[in-house]
Amino acid sequence: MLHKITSLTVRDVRFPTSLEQHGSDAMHTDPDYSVAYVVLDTDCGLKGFGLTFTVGKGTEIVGPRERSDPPGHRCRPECRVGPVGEGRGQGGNCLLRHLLEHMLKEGYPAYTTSCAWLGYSDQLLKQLCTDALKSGWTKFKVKVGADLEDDKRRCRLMRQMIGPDNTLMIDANQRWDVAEAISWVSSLAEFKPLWVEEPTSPDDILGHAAISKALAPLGIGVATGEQCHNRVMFKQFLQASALQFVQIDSCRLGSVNENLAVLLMAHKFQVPVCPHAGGVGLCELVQHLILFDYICVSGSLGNRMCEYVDHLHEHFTSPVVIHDAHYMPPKDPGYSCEMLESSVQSHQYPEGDVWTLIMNK
Ligand SMILES: C[C@H](O)[C@@H](O)[C@@H](O)[C@H](O)C(=O)O
Ligand SMILES: [Mg+2]
Repeated sequence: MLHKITSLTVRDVRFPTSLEQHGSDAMHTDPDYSVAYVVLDTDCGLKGFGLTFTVGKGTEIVGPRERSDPPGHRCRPECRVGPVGEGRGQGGNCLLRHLLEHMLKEGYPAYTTSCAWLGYSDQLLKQLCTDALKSGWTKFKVKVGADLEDDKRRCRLMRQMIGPDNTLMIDANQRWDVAEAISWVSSLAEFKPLWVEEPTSPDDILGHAAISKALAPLGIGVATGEQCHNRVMFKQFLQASALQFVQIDSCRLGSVNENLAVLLMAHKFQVPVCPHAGGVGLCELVQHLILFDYICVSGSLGNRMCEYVDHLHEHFTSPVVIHDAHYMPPKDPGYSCEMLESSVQSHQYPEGDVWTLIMNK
């Protein structure tokens, strides 16, 4: 029986993360983590929830689009995916079961970004690293790109805190041009980062290829994708050997299907997928995609990990569960993006309590 969507609401929900510099980087110095939050009502009582992440003002752009886009606009017909795993033989089923059991027991490996936002003091960075190491974290990302001497000091501090064997990544959030990226990252090579993320304009595929080529002898890969908006861009990044780590973003790519296309292409090129997450709800969403990647596409954890950022999970009805620096598979049905109504109301912009209080200060 067909059911009808009876209403669609879009709400502008913002969290004042800039007050404590959470989420800050070389490009976004004062982000307020936010979402355009969509709820669909139907004539049978079912509800649908969806969100897209922005750093504040961006919600004014995506909010109206969510309201007015015809459904076909984002989900192009050729993106449709058939039932996965259909027609597999017994061997396939055993393998799937084994991979699923592995996930249920161990979870999917994660790294943390929330120790080293650009606006954090050295003291806070040290404290957060100490806490994270105690909770089992072994992979850490640090923001760079505003000032080279500052970066050297912070990377040195990070290395001292995490030791030589744990993994360090650096993220420049598009701050440099190609030549600058190569020389800046070469100066940070002594800290042995696994990757440099978004070294330059996220649309500059050949620029990323040049950076990848120059940094390969230093053992530093290029990671990008959080601003990559469709599968064709990813195809060209892969074809040009312009990245060594694919960072899909559950909201930047339009629809789950577009994300699946990228997972399949990355597998074909044998490039690991290490999704971008954090923001508001991105960890909740992307955990489904990494499980799909492991169980149905790559079957491998080699060089793979998913970003984790430790903010704002308490506003979701089914927040992610992290155990020993691993994402544990979600047990509730759905795509984990329903928010608590009380959180939505108090953070709605600009009329929610949280914002009226800030504005009247
Ligand atoms: C503004 C945001 O916090 C970004 O800095 C963040 O998404 C980042 O690039 C990341 O890789 O987590
Ligand atoms: Mg990033």
